Amino acid sequence: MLYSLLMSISKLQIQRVRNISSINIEPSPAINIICGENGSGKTSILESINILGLTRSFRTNKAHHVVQNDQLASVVFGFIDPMMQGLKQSLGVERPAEGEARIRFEGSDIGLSTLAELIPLQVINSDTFQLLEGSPAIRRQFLDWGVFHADKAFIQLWRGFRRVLKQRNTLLKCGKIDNQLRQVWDSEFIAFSDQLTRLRKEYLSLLKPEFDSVISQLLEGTKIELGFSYGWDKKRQLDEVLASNFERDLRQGFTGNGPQRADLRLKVDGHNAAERLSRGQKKLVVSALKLAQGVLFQRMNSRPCIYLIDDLPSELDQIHGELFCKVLEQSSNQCFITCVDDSALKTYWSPQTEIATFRIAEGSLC
Ligand SMILES: Nc1ncnc2c1ncn2[C@@H]1O[C@H](COP(=O)(O)OP(=O)(O)OP(=O)(O)O)[C@@H](O)[C@H]1O
Repeated sequence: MLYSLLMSISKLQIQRVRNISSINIEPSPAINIICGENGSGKTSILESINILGLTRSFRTNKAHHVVQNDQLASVVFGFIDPMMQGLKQSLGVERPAEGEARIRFEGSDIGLSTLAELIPLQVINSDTFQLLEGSPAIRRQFLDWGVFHADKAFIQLWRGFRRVLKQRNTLLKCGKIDNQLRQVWDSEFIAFSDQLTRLRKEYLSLLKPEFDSVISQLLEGTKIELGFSYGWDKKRQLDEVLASNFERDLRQGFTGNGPQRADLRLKVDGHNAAERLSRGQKKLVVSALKLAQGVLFQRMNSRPCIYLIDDLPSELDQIHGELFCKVLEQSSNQCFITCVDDSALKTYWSPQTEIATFRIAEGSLC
């Protein structure tokens, strides 16, 4: 694997993130292992990369928790090569404890959606279990990450749909909608719904074979079915569903059917996977979803993702830990992996894989 040709973060500077005052890292384009004791700052490094890619933490919505105590702002800076042209382009994110983040790319301010395209991030941590155990909103978010990166039309469609849904719900809530006005709003609602649902279905039909392939490597012999629920009974037309549920929507004050209720269904032997699988099996299934998304992203965009994997060894026995690492190293993703003790983990890779190990203690490299 010619990692040097692949998109990656080639330099990383982290300032004032949690217990990290200042750290400079030159990561490997392939596998980066970050190890240290509990509370040493491992996850804070992953969190910093997440800030670089999305301006926010994956642990909290409140920036003041991330910004180091008594400081005004965190800063994360890196060199990246988003279009894989062999360049080192500068990207910096300043995340103040209060207020908006500032994003600078090659000396110019850029917006959040441009940033999200520059660094396609995938996080695998204890929250990833929510893909199986959590609410449909989490699975929709997962699905829509893929659709966002697969189709440029998605973001406008999604914004348009949110606007119409909000308007319809406001009218329902204050009861200012009769059957005639409903039909006017529903025609726009249905037009957005059809297009959104078509994009989600198309994306899922591409994701399924990739997921099957990854899961067959990680959990041999376990057949996991991935299904899609539109957000309404797919045997019926949405206009008919909206019309027949209008009285109920009026009573509840919101729209009960539509793409805002879509969901992914994961089943094993015909049963809900969340109810049947062990903790370790769940970790492999949710990781397979994220890894499959990375494979598909790379196929569609000719560039890999960056994976942030918090505490890879937890829940996995040695055999499955090794299998997981094999899948990771076969991909051309840049991976940042944390663990408390790397003695087992460091034996899982083939000698050709470029591995960088960083040891951290009390917020500093050692
Ligand atoms: N705003 C803050 N300012 C300073 N220190 C903070 C702040 N928020 C958290 N901390 C400290 O920073 C450290 C963050 O550790 P982090 O969560 O990155 O640890 P970790 O190495 O991933 O640990 P574990 O193995 O337990 O998951 C902790 O010691 C925590 O108490």
